[in-house]
Amino acid sequence: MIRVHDLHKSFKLFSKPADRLLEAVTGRARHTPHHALRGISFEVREGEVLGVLGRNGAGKSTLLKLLTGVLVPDAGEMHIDGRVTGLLELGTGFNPELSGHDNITINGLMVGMSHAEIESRRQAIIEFSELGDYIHEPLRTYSSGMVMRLGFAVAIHADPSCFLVDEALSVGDGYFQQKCMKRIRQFKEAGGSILFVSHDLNAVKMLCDRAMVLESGRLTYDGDADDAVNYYNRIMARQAEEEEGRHRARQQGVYGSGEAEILRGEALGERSGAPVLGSGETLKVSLDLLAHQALDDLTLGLMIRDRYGQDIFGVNTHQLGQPLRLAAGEQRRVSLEIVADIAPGKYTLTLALHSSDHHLDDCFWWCDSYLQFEVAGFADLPFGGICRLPLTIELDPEIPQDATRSAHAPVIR
Ligand SMILES: Nc1ncnc2c1ncn2[C@@H]1O[C@H](COP(=O)(O)OP(=O)(O)OP(=O)(O)O)[C@@H](O)[C@H]1O
Repeated sequence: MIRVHDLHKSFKLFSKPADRLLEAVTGRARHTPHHALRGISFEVREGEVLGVLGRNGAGKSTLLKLLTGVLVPDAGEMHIDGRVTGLLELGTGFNPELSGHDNITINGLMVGMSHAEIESRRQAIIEFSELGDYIHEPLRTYSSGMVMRLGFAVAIHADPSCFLVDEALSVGDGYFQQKCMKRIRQFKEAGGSILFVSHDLNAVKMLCDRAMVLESGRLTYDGDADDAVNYYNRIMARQAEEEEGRHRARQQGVYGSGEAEILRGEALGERSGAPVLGSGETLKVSLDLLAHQALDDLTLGLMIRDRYGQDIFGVNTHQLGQPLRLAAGEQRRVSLEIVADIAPGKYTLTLALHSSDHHLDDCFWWCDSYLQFEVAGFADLPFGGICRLPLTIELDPEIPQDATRSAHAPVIR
């Protein structure tokens, strides 16, 4: 159980290093305070995973450092039952000159283990980290993934009641990340509390019971993980719009002969109302088209691509038997609904306006990655692979005794 009430933390920012010294000597303030956390209150119950979302600099790592005692709060209360350990910023609590073996001792003591506890768990830590003979080499020779392996192994073997996971987990390779996630789930099932800081929205949806959103050091959302992800995405979308100017951003990569164009568009989940939706949820795409001259045979085409640029699904109105017809100067809204039965991940939507079935004769307008959306978690039953194919499964009535062995079944002698 973690209970945090009205937590504040600020840092002193000095415009030049000498000001720090001058302030210490003269006692006159020469810094400007930077409020990293402002009045944060929340609880994490036993067996609960709380996700923490926020943009870079929102205060997530500061919060975790306060909980582990790496930093001291300016004000507020923290109540933690039992030991807190976790995977913080890479290398926290390690000495690069010492071997992995000796760093287990240092790090173990730092997270509150006794010498006896460290000795009894050392072998298990080494085995979990899978560092082999590297355990006797100095830490400075390790890759970031190897440091992360050791950090995670010590933290999870320290018998914590609360486990904190920062982005550091993401430097591990896929295999080790999965191994860590499995261990985290076991920890949760055994009643442990977890704070999970991640920019991986899918992981937050899959793992967390609840999530909170930090904005410039303030807690602006605390609730259901799916809703928190949607809220966070709306903030991100708003900020992206303000910072870049949506229109300008979209015009990049546009080409075509210009007889027609897409003026505006959005792709939102039917339930989420945001460009993040669960797999199986309907993606509603709405596009405003403008024809600069009369077009009798206008085709709207789309292609969904995954983050590797792989084509996932493409179709056009001609193939669907619904060619469009627009008068000169006419503006029309086209709405599409696609059941997003595709795997969790980030996708782009490339759009085109052309004539007939393809864009090779007349391409009026084309924009790569005009819209983006993310599939996070499953709105329905989960599946593996890149997409869900329609499938039915039926259990036949009992098979007669003499037909139970197939003609192709291997004969075991
Ligand atoms: N030691 C420090 N001295 C001065 N400012 C700091 C210090 N540590 C953090 N900050 C500032 O406090 C704010 C919160 O930082 P923090 O690292 O907690 O953000 P974050 O949400 O974890 O970001 P990210 O997603 O980039 O890891 C930032 O503005 C950061 O620059």
